[in-house]
Amino acid sequence: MEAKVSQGLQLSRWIDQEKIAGKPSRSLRFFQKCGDQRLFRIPASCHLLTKKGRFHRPLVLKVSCSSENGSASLLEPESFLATDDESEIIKNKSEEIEPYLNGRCIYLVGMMGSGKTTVGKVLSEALGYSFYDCDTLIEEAVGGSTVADIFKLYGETFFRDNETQVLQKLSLMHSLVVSTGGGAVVRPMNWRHMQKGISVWLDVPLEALARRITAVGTNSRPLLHHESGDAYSKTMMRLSTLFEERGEAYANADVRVSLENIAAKLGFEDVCNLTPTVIAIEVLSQIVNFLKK
Ligand SMILES: Nc1ncnc2c1ncn2[C@@H]1O[C@H](COP(=O)(O)OP(=O)(O)OP(=O)(O)O)[C@@H](O)[C@H]1O
Ligand SMILES: O=C(O)C1=C[C@@H](O)[C@@H](O)[C@H](O)C1
Repeated sequence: MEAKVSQGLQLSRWIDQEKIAGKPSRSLRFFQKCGDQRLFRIPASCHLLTKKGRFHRPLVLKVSCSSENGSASLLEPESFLATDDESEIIKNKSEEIEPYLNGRCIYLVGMMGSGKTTVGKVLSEALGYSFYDCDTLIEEAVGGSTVADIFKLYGETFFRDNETQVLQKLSLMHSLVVSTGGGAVVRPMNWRHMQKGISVWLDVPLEALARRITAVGTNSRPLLHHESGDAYSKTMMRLSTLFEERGEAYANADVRVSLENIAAKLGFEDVCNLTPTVIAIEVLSQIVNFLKK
């Protein structure tokens, strides 16, 4: 099954913290038996605590469908939109970081599907930076072929050479957020280019990556692509192998943003409840801490 059930409900009401005070996990749970006898768990996003006080998040109900293969769980696109509170916080964080960052580029590194593109766009907008996706630049450099075709027609080494060239060009520029390819971290030369700016590792649990990637399919990701078999398990297996090879390389980044840590801090059980804006806010906070050292 290439794409699994993923369904979301966005309720336009706000949770008041007092109404859930005393709930140990700060999350609401609803259980419901479905027609096909699978249990759907619906977590509810609640409030976030900040130095300035607390702010409320809209109640986002998301249906995750559990099955023997893991559970499909993606935020609906409308859940990617920032709330007013999130927008204010990211604006304040961006203003705080500006003098420290001083136009230095931000390079997002991480496994395929870790959200480098999605979070990168939010960051670039908040900072007034330009956004570049290395994969897209490589595709353009190779005359519009897709990453999958470049791998098929010319091989991985050709792709990696182009990736290094693209990073080299980007390293001469300022005020960019760059979403790097998942494998850019394996070449030491690429790090030399990225060291001109700040590198940030988006560390996302493999099972969450497998769920995201399974939901959209593996056609555009040649290193994960498979023709047959259970999509989730195959993707999970390949991601695990890649991560064993690359885990240490990702850890070279200046800053590590762990979605598990953010979820634990905010009282969410599932990292899939974290919106790109919440993740981007954490990225900025961690960069400020790094630059203030
Ligand atoms: N915070 C999030 N919550 C849920 N889904 C997300 C989140 N961020 C990204 N996604 C989804 O995960 C998938 C991969 O995201 P994205 O393309 O941003 O990752 P990437 O790191 O740039 O991937 P790649 O390196 O493979 O290009 C997309 O379908 C995107 O919508
Ligand atoms: O993890 C990887 O090696 C890759 C990730 C993608 O972003 C692309 O750069 C390409 O599919 C290779």
